[in-house]
Amino acid sequence: MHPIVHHPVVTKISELFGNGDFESQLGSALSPLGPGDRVCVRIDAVICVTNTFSSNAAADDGMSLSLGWLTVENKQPLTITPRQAALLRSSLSPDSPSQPGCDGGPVTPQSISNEYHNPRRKTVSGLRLSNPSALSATKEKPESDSDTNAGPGSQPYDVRIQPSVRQFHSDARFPQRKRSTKDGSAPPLQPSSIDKFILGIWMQVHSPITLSVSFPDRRPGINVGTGVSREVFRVISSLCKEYNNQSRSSRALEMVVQAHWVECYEARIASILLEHPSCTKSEARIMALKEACSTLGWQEKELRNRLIGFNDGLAARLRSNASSLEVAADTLHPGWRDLLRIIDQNEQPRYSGHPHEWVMVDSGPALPLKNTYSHLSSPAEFQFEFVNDCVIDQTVFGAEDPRREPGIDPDFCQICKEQQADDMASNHCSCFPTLFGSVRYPPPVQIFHTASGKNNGVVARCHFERGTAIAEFVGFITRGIDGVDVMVGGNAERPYQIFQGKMGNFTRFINHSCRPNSQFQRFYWRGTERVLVVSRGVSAGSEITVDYSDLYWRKLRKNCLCGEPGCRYAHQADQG
Ligand SMILES: C[S@@+](CC[C@H](N)C(=O)[O-])C[C@H]1O[C@@H](n2cnc3c(N)ncnc32)[C@H](O)[C@@H]1O
Repeated sequence: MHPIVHHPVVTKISELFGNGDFESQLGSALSPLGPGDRVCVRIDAVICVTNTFSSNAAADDGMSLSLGWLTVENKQPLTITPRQAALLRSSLSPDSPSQPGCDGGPVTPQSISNEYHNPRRKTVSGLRLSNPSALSATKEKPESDSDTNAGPGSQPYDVRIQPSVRQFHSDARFPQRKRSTKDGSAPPLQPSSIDKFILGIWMQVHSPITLSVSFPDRRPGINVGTGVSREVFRVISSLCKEYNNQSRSSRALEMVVQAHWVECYEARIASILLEHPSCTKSEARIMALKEACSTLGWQEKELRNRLIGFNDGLAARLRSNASSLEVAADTLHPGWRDLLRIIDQNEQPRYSGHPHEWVMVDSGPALPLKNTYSHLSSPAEFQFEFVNDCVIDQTVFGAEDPRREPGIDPDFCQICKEQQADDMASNHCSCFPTLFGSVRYPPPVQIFHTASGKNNGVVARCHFERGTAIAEFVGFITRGIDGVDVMVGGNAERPYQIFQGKMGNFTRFINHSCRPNSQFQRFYWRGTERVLVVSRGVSAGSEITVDYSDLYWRKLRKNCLCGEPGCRYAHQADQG
């Protein structure tokens, strides 16, 4: 974390405003920078012309007074007042070489000068807490662990929100793409052939293909010369899609056969060793290779190259991934086992229902989700319905959607300013194409049983690049519930909570880490606030984690088990 986060003034301001999230928000905002990067933080007072705390109360009225700048020089926290800055400015000759401002360089007289004359207000606009004055006591509920999530469900309370509610934190800034490293540091590790092969399988499983082995028998009968109508174009497009599907099915089949081939190759080596007891293992390998090459028509070298990395360990890796792959394949492509006829295996599906109703365990078959909550005092209480979209509590909001922000034009993206439309043809916003304005595919993630004592968590099966959305935080949209985990959304005038105790999606199972690889992020889709889980760079096979925020941990009587060297809450329950 950048040392400016621990600047005594930052700590003081957070305390004064009772905003425990400020330091972690600042930390997240600075996460792309290293501890040695020179940074300054400008503290402004913005005068609001109304007496409310609405998000646009302070909007661009220009009444911004600068209090000063914070920086860290030679590990010493420094403060620079506007007066000092003015003195520095006046002592600066007009033709001093220009310096980068806060974004890139140290606080220099010039950078302060630029900032002073050209104030650019960067607002922090994550999901906000309600106006503190509007917070008042509602029914007190005993502190409960969200693992139970036996929350009170939806009761039509008032607008009031109890401040003791445990809240997830959402970041205000989108993850920045990493700066390229030109400093000769070691290149990132490349995945091995086995990793690539397994990744290929996961990508196939989570792609939208319909596995089938029959080829479509359709001839479009199009004469390009006489013109192509919309309908004819649709026919050729769907034919294209069908053949694409077929070719991807064939690729999936090829993978099934290849995986089986590797098993058979190892078994053949064992047989050769039995047939020729004087043979060494490497001689047996060469014999098996030669036999295969004579059938495949490949050069031995070619086959050997393809096998590099596969020889030792692919079969074992496939075996250890088998039940996870089967869960995904059985639940997403129920007909896939028919394909196993080609390798003489035609078993019945083992897993049915929603892909996330199964929990992957280190060894052995996956477990039904509800069985992993048997440690609860009343396990029967664990009920969770998987839904793709948020469900609005109509007893509270009627036909209104509280996420709708009236001040936002629903036709344009707040970030890229392009047109947003639910219809793919008219949509031009591609901020989060996998979630909005496009076909939705099942995200390549699974629920797994953690070894560290956090019960379940979420594992990524494919790589999520920094800045891409993994999923929307989906749950029951309500108001006024207390004592359970909720995400607070909206603003002081239109507060709402997203409660995942009884329904939602897999984001309900994402654990906290003090060094998270993802973050909660607000985004407007067609004028409606959505909370997303956005990647900061998640590699295939790693657990997806977010930072739950200080506010959350202060209410949780538990020690953090993230295991990170800089873990902030490892002993917090011990401290009472
Ligand atoms: C939203 S749930 C996450 C899924 C949860 N692990 C489960 O199995 O249902 C949040 C709860 O998970 C547990 N948890 C999450 N991250 C944790 C961490 N880093 N250390 C300890 N417990 C954690 C805490 O009990 C927390 O209240």
